[in-house]
Amino acid sequence: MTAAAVFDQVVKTYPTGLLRRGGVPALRGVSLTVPAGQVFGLLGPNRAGKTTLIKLLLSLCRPTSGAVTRLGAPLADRGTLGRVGYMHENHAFPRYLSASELLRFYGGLSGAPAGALGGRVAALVERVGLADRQAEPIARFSKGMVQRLGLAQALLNDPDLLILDEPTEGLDLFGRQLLRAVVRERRAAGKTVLLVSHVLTEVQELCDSAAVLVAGRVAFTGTLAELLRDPESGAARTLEAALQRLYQPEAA
Ligand SMILES: Nc1ncnc2c1ncn2[C@@H]1O[C@H](COP(=O)(O)OP(=O)(O)OP(=O)(O)O)[C@@H](O)[C@H]1O
Repeated sequence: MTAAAVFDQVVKTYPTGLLRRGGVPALRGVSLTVPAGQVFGLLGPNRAGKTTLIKLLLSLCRPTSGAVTRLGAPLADRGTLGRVGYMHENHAFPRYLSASELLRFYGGLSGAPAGALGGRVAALVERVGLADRQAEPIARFSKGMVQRLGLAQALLNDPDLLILDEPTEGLDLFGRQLLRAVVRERRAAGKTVLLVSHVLTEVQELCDSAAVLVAGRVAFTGTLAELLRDPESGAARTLEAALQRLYQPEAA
């Protein structure tokens, strides 16, 4: 398989109004490919449509028109959802559960065999640095600890496609180092990571390729090296300069 996800002319309009006749256009004909085995950055200013694109990949909504392929199959094939992991910036886990209880619960939901689950949970709490706190209720966790738990939850099924939505929000220096290490491990294992982030150093350090969405359209898609090259002069540019140009083409 060469693509973890393919978006082909995808339009998504959210219906609005009492009779649902109005509509908010979120994606306006998006075509892009997330190559398998890479770290792929999804960038764009607020309201660009990044979350909508992720919701489509997670089968949380359907395209108004166009087609999406997830891990080689159309979205309607729900079987591929079990091979996706998802970590987002604001987890709201049941606060009365302990970290290991929560992971066993989610692991059970994801269909992991009960025999293998204990070992997997133990390895994951160790990997995210929560082994010594795994028996405590989540209510006592700091935001960074909840983020670490969110990462462990997203890795439970050893996903072929890991979606990280602003994953370093709330993480301290060590948490950020951990996240970067995990992303590199996934790539080394041949897995795909889709990273949504506004932290440019992180994007530059981790991503092999990227797409930039602006107002529901693809403003750029290609390798990071291509993104960092000025298309007119061919000279190297910073990621910030590249994005500034793409986000506000009229001001460039
Ligand atoms: N459920 C919804 N109903 C109506 N409009 C929506 C809904 N979800 C998103 N939108 C609109 O769709 C557009 C794209 O939103 P989306 O959340 O996908 O962007 P985003 O790039 O993730 O933004 P941000 O960086 O601010 O999180 C925005 O105009 C937003 O207001």
